[in-house]
Amino acid sequence: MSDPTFNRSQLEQLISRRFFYAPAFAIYGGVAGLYDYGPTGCALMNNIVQLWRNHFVLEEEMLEVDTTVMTPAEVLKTSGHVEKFSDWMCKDTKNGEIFRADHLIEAVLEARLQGDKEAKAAAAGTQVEATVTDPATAKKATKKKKSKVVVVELKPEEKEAYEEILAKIDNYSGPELGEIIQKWGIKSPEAGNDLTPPQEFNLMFDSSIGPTGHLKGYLRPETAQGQFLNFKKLLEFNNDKMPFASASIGRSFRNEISPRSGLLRVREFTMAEIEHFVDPDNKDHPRFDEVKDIKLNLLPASVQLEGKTDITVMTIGDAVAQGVVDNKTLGYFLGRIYLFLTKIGIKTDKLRFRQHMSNEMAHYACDCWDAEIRSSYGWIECVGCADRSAYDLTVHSKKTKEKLVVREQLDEPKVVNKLQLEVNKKVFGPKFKKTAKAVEEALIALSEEGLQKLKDELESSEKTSINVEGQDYELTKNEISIERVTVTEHIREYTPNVIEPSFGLGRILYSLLEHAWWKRDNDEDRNVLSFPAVVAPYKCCLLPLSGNAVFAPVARDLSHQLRAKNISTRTDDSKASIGRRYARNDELGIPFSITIDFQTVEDGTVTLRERDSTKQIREKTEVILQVLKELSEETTTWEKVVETYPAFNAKEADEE
Ligand SMILES: Nc1ncnc2c1ncn2[C@@H]1O[C@H](COP(=O)(O)OP(=O)(O)OP(=O)(O)O)[C@@H](O)[C@H]1O
Repeated sequence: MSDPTFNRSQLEQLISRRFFYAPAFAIYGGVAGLYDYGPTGCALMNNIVQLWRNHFVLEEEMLEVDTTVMTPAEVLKTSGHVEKFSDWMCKDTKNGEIFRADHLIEAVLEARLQGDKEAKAAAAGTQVEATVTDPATAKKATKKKKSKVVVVELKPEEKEAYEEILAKIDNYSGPELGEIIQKWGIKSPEAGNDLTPPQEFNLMFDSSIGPTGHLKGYLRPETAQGQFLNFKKLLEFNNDKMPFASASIGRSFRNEISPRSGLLRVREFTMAEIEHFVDPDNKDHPRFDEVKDIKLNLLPASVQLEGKTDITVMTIGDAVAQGVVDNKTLGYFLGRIYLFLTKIGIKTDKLRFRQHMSNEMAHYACDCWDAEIRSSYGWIECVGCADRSAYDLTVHSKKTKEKLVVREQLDEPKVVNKLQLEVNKKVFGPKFKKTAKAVEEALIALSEEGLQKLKDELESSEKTSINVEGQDYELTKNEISIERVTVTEHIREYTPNVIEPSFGLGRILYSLLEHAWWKRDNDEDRNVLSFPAVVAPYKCCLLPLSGNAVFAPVARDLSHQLRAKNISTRTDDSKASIGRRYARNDELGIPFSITIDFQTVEDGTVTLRERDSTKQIREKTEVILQVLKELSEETTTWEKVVETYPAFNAKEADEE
């Protein structure tokens, strides 16, 4: 259940009033799914990014890269995005309105379940809590335009079926979504018209590179590919040592079908991604013990497949030991993601890790968990964490013939029995002419099983063939021989597997705004955003008591000292009362305020007010600056500060 007192439109007004972000191109009417960040939003985002860098890149000595957004089509064909990076959409058959099929089903069924609850509550003469359903979507999901949902009691089997569909919503194929739409009479929500069967829609924005228009390109839909393509250089940079991780922070683009949830679904957004390259035969992590006792809210695939959404609370150590999470490296990253999100202020009871079901997971992945954050929009994936196996490096290597492997000196030489391919160059070249190189490379790239198949065919029918870019090339014993040999190997060569935590920073920022927001004394007009100091857009607000000229030089001097200590500060010397200015800066989430008053001019003391408690201390400026430095870097807490310095309540000041 969501908090029934939560009023999203009030939060949205605050976001707009304090310019955290706003629809882009607004004076031209705006474009769905595109947003601009204002000064507070930029500062908040920059702090999240900086913390992400400290928490992951610096802490783990990751290798950061900044790769291009514009990507040649060939790369994204190889990675599978051109063929498969799509969602299912359906159209209103009469007015042409477009919906993302799974989202439409979700909104309609959630609204029907809510209607059922309301009908039952009305019959029993009781009240019902609001659901998490976005009121705007729910409204659209009903034919009755004015009420939030259609209040109808459902048959028990309908209710059960809807709950099961919702638990498995991410696991359906397009045709399955089409069957659900048919079976449960789902129509275009506002107009009530029939819908077309779901069709695939590729989410990439295409473009062309250069003036000829011959080189097709796409805006990248993720930063990952740039990291895979630089694997060889990165491994070399890392002195060929494994395991290691690369990281990248940058913009990605997705032409979302119908973006309607603010920052949660946009067409251009900042991603922060890690590609951790690991030995497929050893997915342990040297720092696993540091996270093994962290308890996570887990929603395993097996539970969802039963049509349920019950959470299991488990330590990471147990989850890996019991095989719920596939391996220690994946478990390690789930722990690190949890630590990062809670550090920036995401509430632990609104954070869960949901495992992908089999259809939902990419065919090459062996396990995948999403960190989902609860907001008024429901549970939303904010970080994906997948074990992508060796897929990406293998496909790029196959396509480019560049070896993307690790070569490791073995401590003990190993005697192995394997198939060896010999190419008879004298006849091979003349036979295949211009394609000889490509055919030879395809043969060299074959796995042991691939070679065995060719050998068997050569032995049984004197000929075999290999397919290169859609064309079959016949081979006989004249051109190639494949023999089983015993060799002593000193080097082990393997393609690393990749564990990929992938963060959408806009979704995290919005969720944080919801989690941080509350109203002081339940007063409609007293909004507070309780950001932790480390991410707060500004750490300190500098407030001269009034416009009296005696305060100006003190404020200038203090502001200079704050800058010198790297404490981001906003000076608010407007004419509003001090209480009103406190309230205004609470809305910006500024955790501390320094007030300069007449006593400051006399004895060099200032007051320091803490946002959430509104308590103050008064000390010499040097002391306050030092305390503030520690508070803003979170090396101390306000609770500790008030144990050392006498605090008094600032309530009266607030109401001045
Ligand atoms: N349209 C979007 N707007 C904002 N953030 C997004 C969007 N699409 C993806 N992200 C972010 O990027 C992260 C990694 O992307 P990923 O490809 O795993 O998402 P996804 O599974 O396609 O998301 P969804 O199923 O919600 O469309 C997500 O966890 C999310 O935080």
